[in-house]
Amino acid sequence: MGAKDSKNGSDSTEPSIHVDRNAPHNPSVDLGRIEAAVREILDAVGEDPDREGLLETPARVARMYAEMFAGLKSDAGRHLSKVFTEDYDEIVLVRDISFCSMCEHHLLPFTGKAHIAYLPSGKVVGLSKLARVVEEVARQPQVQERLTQTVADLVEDRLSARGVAVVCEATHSCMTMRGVRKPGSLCLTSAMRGSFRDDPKSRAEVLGLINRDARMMAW
Ligand SMILES: Nc1nc2c(ncn2[C@@H]2O[C@H](COP(=O)(O)OP(=O)(O)OP(=O)(O)O)[C@@H](O)[C@H]2O)c(=O)[nH]1
Ligand SMILES: [Zn+2]
Repeated sequence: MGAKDSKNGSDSTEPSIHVDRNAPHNPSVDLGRIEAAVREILDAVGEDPDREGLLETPARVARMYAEMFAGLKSDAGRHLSKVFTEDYDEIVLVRDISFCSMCEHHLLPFTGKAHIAYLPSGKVVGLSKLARVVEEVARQPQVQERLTQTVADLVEDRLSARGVAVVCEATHSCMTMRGVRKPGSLCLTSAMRGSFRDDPKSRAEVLGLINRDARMMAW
């Protein structure tokens, strides 16, 4: 025990937790205040916040909000600062980036997929970074339209992309589990920039790739 790992020289007693150094963190979250507010809500709906099953609930909910709103104070564009010079000027598309955001009207989740395409101008970005941008922009009180536009603007701006297309499709819990109660309803939003906005052929090409039958892609 405690010996150096023969393969990588690390101390084998060190916990092997995976720390995501790129994960967003919102320093403004005040866990104590959220806990107090959740206790108050439980009380207000007629529950007993001191019954056994609810004792840890305020702290759990506080941690949940810290996680769901982790992207609020961060610059999601930072993920696009490291680029690679590539002589590639055709479409780059990352499809089916799952996301979970919180609608700012009801603080209920809306979940779905984002598809991001761009036309590089001499530089490309690591593919995971596009997903990281979505993840971070989603982790704040949102509406789907703003999420879609924010991602498109960041990619256009930070990569000097000649064209950007972002399409999001999501179901909104506030429309499915309460209120109008329409399970299965899907909201689609798109933000087109540069060539994808101005040139109908480019737009048709990128939408064709985004909509291409997923089964054809599973080679
Ligand atoms: N445009 C847009 N609307 C959203 C989004 N998420 C939730 N909403 C809508 O926000 C609206 C809020 O409407 P209000 O009339 O203020 O609230 P409400 O009385 O709870 O509305 P109902 O949901 O119709 O019961 C609702 O129509 C929601 O469906 C979103 O991402 N984009
Ligand atoms: Zn809502």
